[in-house]
Amino acid sequence: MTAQKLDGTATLKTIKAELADRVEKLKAAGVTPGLGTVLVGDDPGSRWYVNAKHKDCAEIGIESIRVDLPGTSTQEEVEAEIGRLNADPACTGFLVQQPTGLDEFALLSRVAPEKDVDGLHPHNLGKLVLGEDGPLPCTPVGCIELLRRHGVEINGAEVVVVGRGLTVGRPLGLLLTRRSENATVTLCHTGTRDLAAHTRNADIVVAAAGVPGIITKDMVKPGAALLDVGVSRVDGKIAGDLADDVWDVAGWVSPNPGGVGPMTRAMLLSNIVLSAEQALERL
Ligand SMILES: Nc1nc2c(c(=O)[nH]1)N[C@@H](CN(C=O)c1ccc(C(=O)N[C@@H](CCC(=O)O)C(=O)O)cc1)CN2
Repeated sequence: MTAQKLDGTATLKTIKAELADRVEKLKAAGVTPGLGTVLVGDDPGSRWYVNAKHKDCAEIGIESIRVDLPGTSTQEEVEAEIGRLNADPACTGFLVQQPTGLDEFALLSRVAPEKDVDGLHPHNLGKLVLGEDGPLPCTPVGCIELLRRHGVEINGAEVVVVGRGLTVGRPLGLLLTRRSENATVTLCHTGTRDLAAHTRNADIVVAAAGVPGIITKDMVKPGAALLDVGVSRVDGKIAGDLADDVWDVAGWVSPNPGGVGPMTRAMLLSNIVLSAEQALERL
């Protein structure tokens, strides 16, 4: 058996086309969505992500405000830029590209919650815990959207999430256990004694450990859906958490690259449009 591809690149394209219509309506109503980004330092990966985000925005008519700061920037300097973006009416939503090497919780806390298009502000994470509406973190909601748009059943599924990080594992557990998703979630991490015992029972595995090839064929239930969120660099190339042989057993696999990464960008665009629509309602 060869698994079917959970194609993030194609899904990003579809979502862009859907959002372009909403951007046009916003502009006609007098609000131009504008994405602000704060990039600290010159990490080539982070620069690539920020460039890609602005390119996506340009394609669907969203304006860009770019703040690129040297790696020597202090916490206070970055916080001052965040303050400027909070006050800038042309910037309807913004994010601080991670990692910054600074106190990221403090940086995130400075972002005005209504401009938090990453959905990572403590206020918005609190809303997620409470089940209230708010911007959702892009990678976790991108995983769910990728499954949905490929017809993978989430309702009632046994899901194993590998990794308990704040940007993926933890919020994903919260999202999947909402009534609207209705999955049963096991959150595995470095303290999990027998990872394979959990993954072998799972209908869906989301691997966000950042350990290349940690999920192998023998750990997968036949027909399961596997999402690869891990990003490591091996010999200059992206290496995901899924070993190549999982394609022989699984029913669905998200490739890496080409799976969850583009979905992170799609959900960012969706959050930008939503925050501009909410800004219009407040006018
Ligand atoms: N403020 C944030 N920082 C970071 C986030 C985030 O959601 N918000 N997530 C990651 C990086 N990230 C977005 O910023 C991101 C990761 C991957 C991709 C992507 O499209 N990847 C491509 C391959 C890219 C390559 O060749 O290097 C793919 O998977 O096909 C986009 C965005 C950490 N920081």
